[in-house]
Amino acid sequence: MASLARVLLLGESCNYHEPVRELKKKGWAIEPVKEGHGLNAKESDPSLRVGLVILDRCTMETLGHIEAFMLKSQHPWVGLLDEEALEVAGIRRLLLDLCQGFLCHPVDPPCLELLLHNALAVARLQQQESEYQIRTEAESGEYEMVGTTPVMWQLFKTIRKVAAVDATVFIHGESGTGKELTAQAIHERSARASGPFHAVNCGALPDNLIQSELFGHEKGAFTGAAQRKVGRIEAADGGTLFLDEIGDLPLELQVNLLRFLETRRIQRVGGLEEIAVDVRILAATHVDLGRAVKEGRFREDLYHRLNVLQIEVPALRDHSEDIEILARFFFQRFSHEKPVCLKGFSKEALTVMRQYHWPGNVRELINRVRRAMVMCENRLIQPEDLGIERRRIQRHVMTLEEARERAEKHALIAALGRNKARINSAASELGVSRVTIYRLMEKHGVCRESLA
Ligand SMILES: Nc1ncnc2c1ncn2[C@@H]1O[C@H](COP(=O)(O)OP(=O)(O)OP(=O)(O)O)[C@@H](O)[C@H]1O
Repeated sequence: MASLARVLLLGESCNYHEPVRELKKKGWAIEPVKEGHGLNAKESDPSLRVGLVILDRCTMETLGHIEAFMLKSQHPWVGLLDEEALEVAGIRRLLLDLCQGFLCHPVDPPCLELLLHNALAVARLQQQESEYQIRTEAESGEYEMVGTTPVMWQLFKTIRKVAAVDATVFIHGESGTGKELTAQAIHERSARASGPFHAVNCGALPDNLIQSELFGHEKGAFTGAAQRKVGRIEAADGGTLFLDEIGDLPLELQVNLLRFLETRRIQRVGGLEEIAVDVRILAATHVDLGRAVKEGRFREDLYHRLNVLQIEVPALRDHSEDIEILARFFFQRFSHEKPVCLKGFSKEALTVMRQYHWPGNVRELINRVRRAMVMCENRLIQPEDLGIERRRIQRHVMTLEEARERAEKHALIAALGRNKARINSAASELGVSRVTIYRLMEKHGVCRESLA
């Protein structure tokens, strides 16, 4: 196995001629790095390599070159140096940050070989890890939606099911959980995939603009309407329209939307013509729309019209086992912006991320990872780079009540899933009545159609 291993040798000193000769005898292929040696040709060669760097009598300038070379190469390194070199702060830092191990002169060849074998094992692990990451990305590439937990599988399954039909879907979930991503995924899997996908945030538009934004207007319909404008509903003809924050739609527009859903025709503001539009509506909200109906802020008839199929997108804290894989996914996505020396997350950072409450869900995770990638001055992201105060973590440790609620919901979904959404079977499996199952489904927003 050793005969396949290649060692890049960076630097020169007669102190190490003998141990290097020994390595060659044992079958290691030594490749001295020449002055001005380009890295690019080497990097395109996928064979495994480790690096051996000689740090004796380095000036600050050569140290700078060596460091730059090591940072660009993705290989694990072993350092060789005399005791004196250890007094130089820059060399100590380089050993700590960029080397798997080091030996001081006089070097014992078997020890050196052991360190190189260790570095080779790390190189292999790095290779497997990057293959794994590419695979994970490819697997999740279907919608660029990452998740490996049962709640996320359930979500993917529901997406596939609702994509196969053309009914209106109501997507529920906290802010930043991935509702728009879910809507896109439904569109991409549906028969409308080749048509347009438009998203409108009903909460972000002023009341006086939203009507013309959705329905369009004719030239001269109102002051400032200098041109005819095609609304988003019409623009999505043949495709899908995602109405985010539907709960913020003013009451008078709710009537217009309902009329459109019933007739599949629209009228531009200031227009007389009725235009037939073929568009699938997906709607989302992070507020309790049932309550908004009770309080008279949302029309009940529109609510039922939209609520044909439902999807619940889980909060990040409800699938915390996905946090690490998501964090690595975004790390990879922004890797072109990161400093070369940054390699990933420290154990402590991963622990802190798992314990944090994530009120802003996946969107907050993206922002924190991105921030950490800029702020980090080490090889691995530390908790402080993420800007999560420990104080906030402790305050959000799950209460017993929350843990019970979560376990209850998981057990319910799992039992319904196993029993193809048959209420009787799920009830007898869980040892409760049918009424209890219905009550729990209502309480946790679990919808039967999506589980069948
Ligand atoms: N499971 C996931 N895998 C990968 N990226 C995700 C996932 N969930 C969410 N995201 C990303 O998180 C960000 C927020 O998602 P999205 O905009 O879909 O959330 P939202 O629930 O619609 O938010 P809001 O309620 O604020 O409109 C997006 O960049 C999205 O791509």
